[in-house]
Amino acid sequence: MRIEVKQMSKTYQSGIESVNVLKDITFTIESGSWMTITGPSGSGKTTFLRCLSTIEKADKGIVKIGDLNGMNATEEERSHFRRTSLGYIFQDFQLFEQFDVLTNVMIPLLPYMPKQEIAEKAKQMLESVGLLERKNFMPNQLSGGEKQRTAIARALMNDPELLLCDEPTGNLDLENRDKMIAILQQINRSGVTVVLVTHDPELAGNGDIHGLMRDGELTEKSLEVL
Ligand SMILES: Nc1ncnc2c1ncn2[C@@H]1O[C@H](COP(=O)(O)OP(=O)(O)OP(=O)(O)O)[C@@H](O)[C@H]1O
Repeated sequence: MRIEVKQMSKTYQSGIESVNVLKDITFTIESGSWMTITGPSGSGKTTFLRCLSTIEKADKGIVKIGDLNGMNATEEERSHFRRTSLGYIFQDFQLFEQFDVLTNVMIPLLPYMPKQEIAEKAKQMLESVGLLERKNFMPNQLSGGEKQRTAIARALMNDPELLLCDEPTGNLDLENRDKMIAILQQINRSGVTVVLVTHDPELAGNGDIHGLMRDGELTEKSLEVL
């Protein structure tokens, strides 16, 4: 899925104060490529991902995500895009503590497909991230790396064309981080466009394009300066 962003800006209103979080961002991410974004805390990285996800809407600019016009699309079109084409791995996993691993992975598709079919697919996804044997565990019985892999399995349930990842290796030990990187590389090789935000220097070395977010401005940088 190709992404084209031109002069994208976003301002949050907080009481009487307005914060210009994204400033005139212009970027193209070709279909099947991988963009890694680094930058200081609070610089706007998560907000950028949220705008690409269509969860959030930019105030100004052109935002094309595949065939979707992110600025003009209706809420129905945006939610259809999220359901059919988008995988999003959140910074804090966002697992449902009251449900086991298998159910957590099944949740996004539950309203749309027969339950048995979803369960089969969820098991395949768990197998692909090496977690099938944990399918009946509750989230509080999982390690950080296992929670994160559950979140990946869930994000892949709808065979997304675009995968957005917010700090996917945050708080992982080296072994789990390497597993995570290998899984993301495999997903990207299968043709999925990846946009990833990270503070992890090892992970930041991956990708075709490297963006640096500073104070709401996104610029491309070469790997040598990483
Ligand atoms: N809903 C909101 N209302 C007001 N301000 C917000 C909102 N969401 C984010 N911000 C502000 O926007 C700025 C950018 O936040 P964002 O989460 O995009 O940064 P980030 O680069 O992802 O940071 P981190 O690396 O710490 O996750 C911050 O100053 C934050 O306080």
